Amino acid sequence: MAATMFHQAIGTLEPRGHIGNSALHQECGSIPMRLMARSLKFGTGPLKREHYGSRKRSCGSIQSSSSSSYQTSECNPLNGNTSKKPSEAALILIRHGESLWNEKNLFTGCVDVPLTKKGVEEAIEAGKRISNIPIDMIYTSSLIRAQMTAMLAMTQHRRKKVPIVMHDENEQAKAWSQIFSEETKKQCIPVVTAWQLNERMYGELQGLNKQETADKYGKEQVHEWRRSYDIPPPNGESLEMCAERAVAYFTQQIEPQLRAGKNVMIAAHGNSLRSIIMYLDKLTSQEVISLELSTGIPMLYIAKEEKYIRRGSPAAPTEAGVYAYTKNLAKYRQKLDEMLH
Ligand SMILES: O=C(O)[C@H](O)COP(=O)(O)O
Repeated sequence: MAATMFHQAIGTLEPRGHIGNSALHQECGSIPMRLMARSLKFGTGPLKREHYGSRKRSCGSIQSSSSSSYQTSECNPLNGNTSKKPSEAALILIRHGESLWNEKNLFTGCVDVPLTKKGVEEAIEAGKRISNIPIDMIYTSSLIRAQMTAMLAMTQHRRKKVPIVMHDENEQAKAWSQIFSEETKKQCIPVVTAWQLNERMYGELQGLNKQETADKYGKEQVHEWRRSYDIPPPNGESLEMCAERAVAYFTQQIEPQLRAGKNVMIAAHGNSLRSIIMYLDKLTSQEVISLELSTGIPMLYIAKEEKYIRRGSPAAPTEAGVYAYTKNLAKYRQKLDEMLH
C-alpha cells in the first residue's frame, strides 16, 4: 500500500495523499549458490514457474490475489522503452547479515536484534554483488537487521539512487515525509517495511541458546521445531504459519510491482524468505525442509513472461556470468558504465 502511495506521489505530487554460506546453495556455473538439499529441483538451468497471476498453490491456503495481466512499465530501467513486449523484472532476495544473536547462537525470531560487524560487512559485500542490478523498489521486514542490510547493500549500488523509508503509519507521518521535488523523487528508491516479512515468531524459544535447547530437548525435537513445515515451536509460528503472512504479502503487494516491470529487492529473514522461495520455486513441504539460507547472500530471480526464473547468486560485480543472464541486465550495466564514465 505504501509503495502505491509513493508512486502516486511521484507521479502527481498530491498535497495530502502521498505517499550462503550455509545456503540455499546452488552451483550455477561459476555462481556460488550451493544447495544443501539433495534432490531438490534446483538444476543449473532456469526453473520455470506457471502463470503467477492466477495460480493456486499447495502452501496452506495461500493463493495469488491478482489476476491482472503483465504490463510493461515505462519506469523499468530494464526495459528502457515502451515496447509492447512482455516486461521482465529483477527480483533480488537477501537474508540479513549476521546478527548479534546469530553470533551468540540464540533463537531470535521476532526479537529486534542489530547486525554484528561481520553482518555489516556481509551486507556491504552483498551490495557489491548486486551493484549493477536495477532496483526500483525495496521491501524489508520491520526488523532492524533486515533494514540495516538493505541500506548497507544500497551504499554499494552504482546507480546511487537514495533509498527512502516510507512512513505511512499515520496521516501525519505521510504528510511530514513528503518530498517536494520531482527531480529528487526520480533519484529515490522507496523502501517499504512490512511486519509480514519478519522472521517467523519463534515462541518460547526466542532468546534460548540453540545448542543448549538441543541438549535439553534432543536434537531431533529441535530440528523439527526449526525445519519442519507445519510443526510450530512452543507458542510460536511454524513455517506454514509464517508462509501464510509472508507469501500473502508477496502475492498481494510485491508481485503486482514485478508484473508492472519494477525491479524489486527484498531484505528479510531465513524463514520468511524460505517460505517465499517455496512459492517461487514451487517446492513441496518436504523439499523446503532442506532449504537453508546463508546470511548476506543475494539471490536473483527474473520475473519474465509470468514465470520466475532462478538465476543464482551474483558472485561479484564483475562476474561475467551474472550479466549473461538476460540482455536487459547487460544493457542496464552498460548504461551505468556510460553514465559513470
Ligand atoms: O530466528 C532465528 O533464530 C534465525 O534467524 C533463524 O533461525 P533458524 O535457522 O533456527 O530458523
